[in-house]
Order: sequence, then structure tokens, then C-alpha cells
Amino acid sequence: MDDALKQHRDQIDAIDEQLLKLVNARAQHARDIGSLKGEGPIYRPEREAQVLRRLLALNQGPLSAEAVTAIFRGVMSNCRALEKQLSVAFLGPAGTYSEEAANKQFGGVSAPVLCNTIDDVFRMVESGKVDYGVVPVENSTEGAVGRTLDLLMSTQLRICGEVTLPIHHNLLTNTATREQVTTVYAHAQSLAQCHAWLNQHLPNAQRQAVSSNAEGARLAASEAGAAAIASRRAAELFTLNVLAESIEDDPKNTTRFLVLATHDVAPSGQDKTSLLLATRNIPGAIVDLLAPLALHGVSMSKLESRPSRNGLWEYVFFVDVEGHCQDAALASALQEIGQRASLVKVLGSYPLAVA
Ligand SMILES: C=C(O[C@@H]1C=C(C(=O)O)C=C[C@H]1O)C(=O)O
Repeated sequence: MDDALKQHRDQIDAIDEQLLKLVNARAQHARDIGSLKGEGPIYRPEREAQVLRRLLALNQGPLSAEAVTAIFRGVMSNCRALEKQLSVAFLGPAGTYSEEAANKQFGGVSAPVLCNTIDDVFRMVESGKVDYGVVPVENSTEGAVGRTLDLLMSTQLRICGEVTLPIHHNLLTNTATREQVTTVYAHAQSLAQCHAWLNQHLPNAQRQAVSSNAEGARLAASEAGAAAIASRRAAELFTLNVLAESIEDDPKNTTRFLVLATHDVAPSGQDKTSLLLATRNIPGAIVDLLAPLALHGVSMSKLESRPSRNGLWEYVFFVDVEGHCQDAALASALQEIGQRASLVKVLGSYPLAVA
């Protein structure tokens, strides 16, 4: 037994030596690539998505797809840092799902900037104080994040990536039993995502919406009878017990985040384009507006309407379509849409989220 263990550990030591040499050789290439980029952006989401997709296709296990992407995102993050340390803004405080999403996308963020509001995240990127921003845009249970859509209407920023994050909520508290919980703090979206669970298990507790789940966890840590709905990381950060886990009503509950940049992204081969469209408010106008997509074989993955904010009952449409705006089919469709719409704004073409 001891002998067998030693043999495996000797093998691991030998493999680690090779891995160390290999990752350093990789890092050297990344550093050299950095000096070839000149004034262009260091972060290339399309290339990172291609690297991950290729490795996922090659992976034969036993490591899972999630493990492989997590490891290689970490490797790329450290290689990239030799070219430049990137600063990334997102909604704080520490422990938010936005932080998790930023860490997932960038393989760990070396210079995080925690903001109080989604507006601040946009402002930080717009003013050049940070390189990138990460904002939530929609949840599979609760739908669109209205504030993000409203800010996308007026910003000059581009969407350069999307991150999907499975969201598992936990009931965190230092109260001993569920019966003693009198108040539940969480972001309004999270309260809504756990609506049925709360009705069933905590029917008498007062639900109090706060600015973020992490803020709720902070409050719960200092108040007798209080609990919060938040992530496991928030439980660690605020020293709270997990009284119940996975309390979201839909086990597939997922939030989609956008990565905001000041630059465009080249095609990766599997891309999505987000558009903002407006048309005159007449019967059939939206059908007419979208017809060129079908004509050119472009699939639509999302259609969301939002008040335009410059006329009563006037709407704009957020449309996600498959492909990159440089792809021939989408480029032709966009040109035709442009002739019918009162507004066409390409918010960005970016690689489809990698698991
Ligand atoms: C090395 C590069 O720079 C960055 C790091 C990458 C990597 O480590 O594979 C990939 C894309 C860029 O974000 C590159 O552009 O190829």
C-alpha cells in the first residue's frame, strides 16, 4: 500500500516537473505575442474561446469539462498577466455572483474594482479607469436586468463576451434553526428566484430586498434572527452557516453576464451578436424589421422589448442573433434591417459562452 502510494507520488512529481517547464514555455510565447500586439488590445476573448473549445474537444478525462476550462482559464490568465495586468470592474461587495462571473471569464482577476451599482461599472469602463466591466444581463428564472439594458442603449461601449453562471442559492445565517429566522435579506432578483421555497419553508419571515446578496450576508452576520440568500463564498467571507442549500426554485437557474469593453472582437467561429433595434410603432413593423434575418438564414436567440424612454408606449428591441457581424449572412441581413429600422446599433459580436 505504502509502496503503491509512493510510486504514484513519484510519478506526480515527475509530471509536475514537465508541467512546470511546459507552462513556462507557454508563458514565454504569450509574452512574445504581447510585444507583437502594439497598440491593439492584449485580451483576445475570441482566441481564448478557441483555445478552450479545442481542449474540450480533445479532453478524454478523467477531468470534467468544467475542470479543464477552469485549469486552462487560470493558465491563460497568468500568461496574459505577463503581457499586461487587466483591471476589471463589477458589482461588489466581495462575494457577489458578478465577482464569480468575472473570475470565471478572466480565470481570476488580478486587479478587481468593486462597484456599488451597475451604472458605476459602465462609468468605470467608459472613463478608461478600468480595462473591462462585467454586468448581469438576464436570469433564466427572472428575465432581463432592466438597468443593464437601459445603460446599453446609451453607451458607446462594446460587448466583448458573455459568461453563463449556474446560480445556486443558499440560506445563510448564524441563527440555530429555521424557525428562529424572522428576516431574509437578498437582492430582489434572488428573493424572486427562491419565491416558492421561501413560501414553503419560511412563510412568516419578512423578505427584505437589499442592493446585493453579499450586502444581505453582511447584514445577516450582525443581526439576530436574520438570514441571507447568497453564495457559498459569501458564507465563508461573512462567517455564516449554510442552513439550507440549493434553495432556488429552478435547479437550472442560470444568470448570463456581459463583458464590456472599448474595443471590438474578431470572429471566433462560434459567435453571437447583440443588436439594439427600433422601428415606427405601426402594425406589423417588428415582423417586417426582423424578416431579413430569416431571409438570410440567421437564427435569433433572444428578443426583448424595453420602453425607449423617449415617447409613451414607444419601444426598442434587444435582439441576439447567431454569428459575427462580419459573417456574410449577418452582414447582408443587417444592411437590409438598416433600411427598415429607425435605429440599428450593433452592441457587439462576441464568442458564445464556453462552459
Ligand atoms: C497569448 C495571447 O494573449 C492572451 C492570452 C492568451 C493565452 O494565454 O492563450 C490568449 C489570448 C489573449 O487573451 C494571444 O493573443 O494569443
